[in-house]
Amino acid sequence: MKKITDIQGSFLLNNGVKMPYLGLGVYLADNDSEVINAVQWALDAGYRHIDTASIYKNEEGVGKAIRTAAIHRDDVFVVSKVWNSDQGYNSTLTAFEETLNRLQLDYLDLYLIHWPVKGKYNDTWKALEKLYREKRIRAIGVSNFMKHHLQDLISQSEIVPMVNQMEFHPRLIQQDLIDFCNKKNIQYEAWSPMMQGKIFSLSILDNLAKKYSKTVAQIVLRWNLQKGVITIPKSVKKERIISNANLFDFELSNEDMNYIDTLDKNQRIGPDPDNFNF
Ligand SMILES: NC(=O)C1=CN([C@@H]2O[C@H](COP(=O)(O)OP(=O)(O)OC[C@H]3O[C@@H](n4cnc5c(N)ncnc54)[C@H](OP(=O)(O)O)[C@@H]3O)[C@@H](O)[C@H]2O)C=CC1
Ligand SMILES: O=C1CO[C@H](CO)[C@@H](O)[C@@H]1O
Repeated sequence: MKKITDIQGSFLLNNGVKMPYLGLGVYLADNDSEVINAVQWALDAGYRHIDTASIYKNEEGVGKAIRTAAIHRDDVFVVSKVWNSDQGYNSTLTAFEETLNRLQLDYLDLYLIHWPVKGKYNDTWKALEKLYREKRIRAIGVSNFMKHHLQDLISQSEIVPMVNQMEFHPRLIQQDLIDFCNKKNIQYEAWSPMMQGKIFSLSILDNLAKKYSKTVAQIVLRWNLQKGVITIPKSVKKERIISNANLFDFELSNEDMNYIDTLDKNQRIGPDPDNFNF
């Protein structure tokens, strides 16, 4: 098991950059007091990693909260993503500048290709490689890339992605893809780790929550970390933001880790990367 120590602990990416293994997701948080408060509460609670995207339309609010926080910019790991309609070499370079402009920051910690748009993602990647070499971004990666997308990308590029952000929760594990990423030294990261709230209607996790005196969210998020998967639970509620990060005073046994693994049904709540249409 990778070492999981505290809220500000991190996993090491293939370029030596440390990425905090717990972050705050902000999909569906409004670009006003909602996202500003959420990010501020998270930073106050000790989170040091925020996951946004241009398509979330809240980069301004995220940037404002980070710039006004009582912590140094270098101590927060900021992630954004290039949206599908901006893919291609020149349009990605422009989209990146627009993202930085909305965030009002002068670099990103991680920039991801949001989805593997056919015929575009290899050129998009070349733009990310250029920005990375110019030190505008500390790490570059992809999201929603299946094994064949990664193989294709790697075969045509100089830099192996540092991260692959995928839908991941007890109903969708994709262990073959995780194994492939581990083999290639690509850090696996979970989106919708709580199935966008649907995890709470699965009573199968209630017994584990009782056994460890933790919430179902904490059990699932701790399972992410013990599997070596970075996780970015979203909430805009202060109590939940605090409680979702309370993961460092217990450890799931191997037996309970294996039990959660058995809940996999290869069941998506989001689009299939091989068949999306945005
Ligand atoms: N790369 C990609 O394609 C994608 C990336 N993402 C990223 O991943 C992040 C997380 O995924 P997301 O889809 O938001 O879903 P999550 O699995 O994080 O679930 C978020 C939902 O759960 C609720 N919730 C949060 N904590 C609790 C709790 N302790 N008890 C009960 N309910 C809770 C939230 O409501 P409330 O806010 O009211 O607390 C919200 O409705 C996103 O925000 C985004 O940053 C997401 C989708 C796709
Ligand atoms: O990050 C995201 C949030 O959810 C959206 C709707 O499913 C996706 O398009 C996107 O990948």
